[in-house]
Amino acid sequence: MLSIKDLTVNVGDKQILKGINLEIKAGEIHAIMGPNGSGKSTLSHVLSGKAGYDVTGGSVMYQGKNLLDMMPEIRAREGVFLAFQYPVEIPGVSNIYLLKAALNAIRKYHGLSEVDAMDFLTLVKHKVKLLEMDEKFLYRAVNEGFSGGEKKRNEILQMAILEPKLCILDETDSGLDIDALKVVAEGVNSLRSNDRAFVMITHYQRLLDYIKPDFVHVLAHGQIVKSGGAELALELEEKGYSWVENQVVA
Ligand SMILES: Nc1ncnc2c1ncn2[C@@H]1O[C@H](COP(=O)(O)OP(=O)(O)OP(=O)(O)O)[C@@H](O)[C@H]1O
Repeated sequence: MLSIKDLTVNVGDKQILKGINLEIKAGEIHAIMGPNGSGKSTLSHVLSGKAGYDVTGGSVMYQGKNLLDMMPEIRAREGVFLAFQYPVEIPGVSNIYLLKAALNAIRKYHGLSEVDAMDFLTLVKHKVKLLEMDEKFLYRAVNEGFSGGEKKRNEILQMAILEPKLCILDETDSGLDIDALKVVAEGVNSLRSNDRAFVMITHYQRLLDYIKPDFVHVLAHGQIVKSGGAELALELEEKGYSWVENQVVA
């Protein structure tokens, strides 16, 4: 589904990603861990097409197409979804309006007609219930005045409605209390499928207690310095990052 080869990325004059290689197949969950400032968010932003990141080398193929050639909105319509570390507030635009517009944009891109208003309402209410959100959040402006945890839950709601193929979760667990973490994890687990892949950026093993990754990668100094299975996250929790991070000289 996603093949990243020797990806190098600069922000201004500074090289942030120094040759990332990652192969992600449909059905897999990959966790990316690593110390602060190692380049995790940079990687997720580059995949989503955020401006300000200069790809200086390497390639990113998504479902056989060059992802880096696609405009951010095309990436979204092709099924790439980024749940932001800091979800943006959109004053004046209701949550339900945004969800419907986003879903219809994807449907139109794939040659489908607009979703029926009643069907959409049924779908959205079902997902809201699943994520244990109050329906009133649907009618509030997107993320405006939402608590940190409510914003993260709202990101998962968007994901549940849009049903992307590649879901990138950037520190979705930060700011969540333990109950919210479980709800969010259940939301993610309910979306697990053989034709969908997840990249989860996280600092803590805690999230991985609820969402079992197939692979764990450690990003340090802009490179993946170690990869392993779910047990690697436990080892990191116990030993910290220094024992792996020094395997590559910055
Ligand atoms: N717009 C920018 N201008 C200057 N430096 C930047 C910019 N964006 C990222 N960087 C730098 O790139 C490095 C990697 O940042 P990034 O946010 O990707 O790290 P991270 O691994 O996600 O960190 P954290 O765990 O703290 O969220 C940092 O040193 C950061 O200061």
